[in-house]
Amino acid sequence: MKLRQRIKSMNDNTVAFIGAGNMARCIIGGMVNTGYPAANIIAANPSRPKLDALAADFGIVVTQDNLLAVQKADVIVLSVKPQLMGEVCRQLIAGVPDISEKLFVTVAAGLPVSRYEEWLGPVRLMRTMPNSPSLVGLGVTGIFASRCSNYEKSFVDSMFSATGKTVWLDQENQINDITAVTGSAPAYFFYFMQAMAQKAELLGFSPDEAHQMVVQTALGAATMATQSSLSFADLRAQVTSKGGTTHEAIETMRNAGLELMVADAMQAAIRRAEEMAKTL
Ligand SMILES: NC(=O)C1=CN([C@@H]2O[C@H](COP(=O)(O)OP(=O)(O)OC[C@H]3O[C@@H](n4cnc5c(N)ncnc54)[C@H](O)[C@@H]3O)[C@@H](O)[C@H]2O)C=CC1
Ligand SMILES: O=C(O)[C@@H]1CCC=N1
Repeated sequence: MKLRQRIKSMNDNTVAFIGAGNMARCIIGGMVNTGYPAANIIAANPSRPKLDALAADFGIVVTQDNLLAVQKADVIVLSVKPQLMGEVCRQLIAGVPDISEKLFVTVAAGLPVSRYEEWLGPVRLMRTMPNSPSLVGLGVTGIFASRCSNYEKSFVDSMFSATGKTVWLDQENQINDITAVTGSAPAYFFYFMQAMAQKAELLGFSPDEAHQMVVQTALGAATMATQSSLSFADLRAQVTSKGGTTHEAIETMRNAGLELMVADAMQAAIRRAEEMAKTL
């Protein structure tokens, strides 16, 4: 119970990332850029290239040995794909005698606390659901805590606040909901932008022009939404002149069932997270 017994200053905790892929990189980048000591961050991954890039970019400690990373750490961030999580947890429980003293944080979709408890025993665990804009400090991370102290919760809150906003969840199943609302959602926006750029190219704009115009418009719209007190519907109404072009575009989307399609897509993401909870 190291984190609870020995109240360290937040930045003194050693944090090990098991799996040094996209999401680990986002969180590590946020932590280092907001002043977390790089010497207190370890990343473990089977292959070298991502480790070398993390060491070069952020000056953190890297290793190909998961057990070594975990032995040195107070906080373990499990950042492998859900399908590999069981294998990784079994390796840790077999190789690290004081595993129950560590605080676990997982970023994996789907897998419930009960599954980690089957693999690791009754550990202190936070399930989190970050999203990829964490890389640029504009992420949203949902967090659900099991068996954790207030100190541990504030530590993890500060870790993820370095990458954007945090949302604390009271019920574990809300993690699946937030996966649909924010975790997977950057891809929805990229898909919409892709579709717009494709049409812009069909209209004769170069790929570069199409890309720039779509990105700038998305950035402008998102920035307006952050700076305005108006609802999305009211912001949309401001663009939509009576009898004008936007009205025609929006009605075409509405008649094609856009709102139902988005709701169905989000429900499909939740359903998949629930399936993963049962099958992985
Ligand atoms: N990509 C995203 O936008 C989001 C991903 N997540 C979650 O983050 C987790 C990781 O996803 P990504 O970073 O996108 O995947 P990724 O594939 O980029 O990273 C996973 C890393 O784990 C490494 N790895 C594989 N086997 C390992 C082992 N036995 N020990 C240590 N490392 C091992 C891989 O080499 C890879 O570098 C997943 O569980 C996913 O559900 C959560 C929210 C958003
Ligand atoms: O697609 C996935 O399963 C993960 C979780 C949210 C974003 N990526």
